[in-house]
Amino acid sequence: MAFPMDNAAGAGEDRRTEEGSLTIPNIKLHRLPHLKDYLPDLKTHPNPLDNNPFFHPVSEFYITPSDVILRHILHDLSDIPSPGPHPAYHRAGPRKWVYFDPAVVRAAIVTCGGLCPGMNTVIRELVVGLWELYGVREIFGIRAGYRGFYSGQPEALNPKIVHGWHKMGGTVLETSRGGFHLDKIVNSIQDRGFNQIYIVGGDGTMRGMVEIFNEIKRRRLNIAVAGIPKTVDNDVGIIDRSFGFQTAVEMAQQAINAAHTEAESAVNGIGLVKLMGRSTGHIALHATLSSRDVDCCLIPENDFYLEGENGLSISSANGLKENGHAVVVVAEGAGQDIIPKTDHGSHVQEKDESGNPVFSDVGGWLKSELKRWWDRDHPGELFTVKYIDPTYMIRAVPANATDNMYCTLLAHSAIHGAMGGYTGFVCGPINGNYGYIPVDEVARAKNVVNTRDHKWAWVRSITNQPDFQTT
Ligand SMILES: Nc1ncnc2c1ncn2[C@@H]1O[C@H](COP(=O)(O)OP(=O)(O)O)[C@@H](O)[C@H]1O
Ligand SMILES: O=P(O)(O)OC[C@H]1O[C@](O)(COP(=O)(O)O)[C@@H](O)[C@@H]1O
Ligand SMILES: [Mg+2]
Repeated sequence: MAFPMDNAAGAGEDRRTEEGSLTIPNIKLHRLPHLKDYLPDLKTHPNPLDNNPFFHPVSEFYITPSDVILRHILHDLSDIPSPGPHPAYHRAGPRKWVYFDPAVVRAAIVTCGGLCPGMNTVIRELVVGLWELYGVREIFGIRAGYRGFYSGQPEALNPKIVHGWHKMGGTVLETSRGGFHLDKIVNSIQDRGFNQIYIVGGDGTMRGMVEIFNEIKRRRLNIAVAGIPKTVDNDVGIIDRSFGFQTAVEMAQQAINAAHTEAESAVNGIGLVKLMGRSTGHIALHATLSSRDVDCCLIPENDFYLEGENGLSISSANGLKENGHAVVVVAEGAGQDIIPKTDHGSHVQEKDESGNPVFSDVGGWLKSELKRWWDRDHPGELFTVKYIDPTYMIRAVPANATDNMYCTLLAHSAIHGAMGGYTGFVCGPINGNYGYIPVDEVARAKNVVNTRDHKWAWVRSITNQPDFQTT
């Protein structure tokens, strides 16, 4: 099972055996940063799980550097030789030898960016996992995001304190945007003697984590930095999906159901629901597919327009004609280019404290545009648009059972990785298996809706909406 730790492409060519099976030796293992890269004299210790009464480590229990996950598991057998190299990542899980003596671990946990169902579960499971699995006793919560490293007092955490946190939405540690001052953050980490940093956050947070990791490496500090990807929008790439996403989609159903009922109960009624999704439409898409009451789903990845043969108004009119009502779901980042910005023509894009664009309310604008269109084309006829904006309701809830389990596995993966001396990594499921991904890759990777694949075609087939490609 020997497998080189660094980027390695197998020498053999991909080939099909006589039985017709495909061997894929051409694997490129994404190199994971490790503390011993710059601290070669670090000592190892037997994993405390060896003596944990709840575990009976058998030989396969521990994950070795040769255990990998292939990023792409779909291959075309007729494609010979199969193009390579095939990217692979280290599997997450406990290592036989760890690089920290649990007695000297001082762990810090921080949550950054917008809320997402399950943040409290991740914190809880980091605390309980460090405590119970490895016997770590010094665990601290950093208050209110990155700024909390230098502007507040860390809060000591233990399993008793975090006991019921998984039942609560939000983050008890609080979160914030902005406030990223690299030197202040790393100085404070150093001054307070933290040696394991667990960072829970989205794409912006991961970009910040890259800088923190690089600075810690530059200073040659014995500090492991682990990331846990958080994004209700599901916009982080490489991983299968982000925690809390399924909970948010489930919550969105309530808004769509209400919009449907309102629309159905009116004469020429349109139910309009705005869902989160700054630059990706995953929530809108999944909520649409699971609801089946939606007649049009608008997402940032697919431009749309109102008027003309294939415009939204005609599509809505068709829904009204056929069913007497229509339901439109719009992701908050959709249509930003066609919403008039100011009365004076010029416009400076508003930004939040992290530099993310602050959008115009596409739902409010659509509501007035649909009304204007109806009054113009159907004067005197009854019409109503009921606009529901459940924005924060779908993310400010506790995680559902599936997401709660998922959060636990993420937290445990992060702990095992940090204890094993890995650093600058993010953990997450890749094709159903938990792996470690270098944080700079995650910070670069995006997950947008592919409007050319089957899923988007499926949306169009159940909504019967236009593709908005022709006017
Ligand atoms: N390019 C960046 N470099 C350093 N820090 C960043 C960067 N982008 C965002 N951050 C910081 O990461 C934190 C969270 O970012 P934000 O975009 O608000 O949320 P999210 O991580 O959920 O996407 C904020 O404190 C922000 O200042
Ligand atoms: O009002 P806030 O808290 O800044 O959050 C709004 C944004 O947060 C999100 O829910 C998630 O954003 P992040 O993942 O970047 O934190 C977006 O969908 C939304 O645009
Ligand atoms: Mg973000």
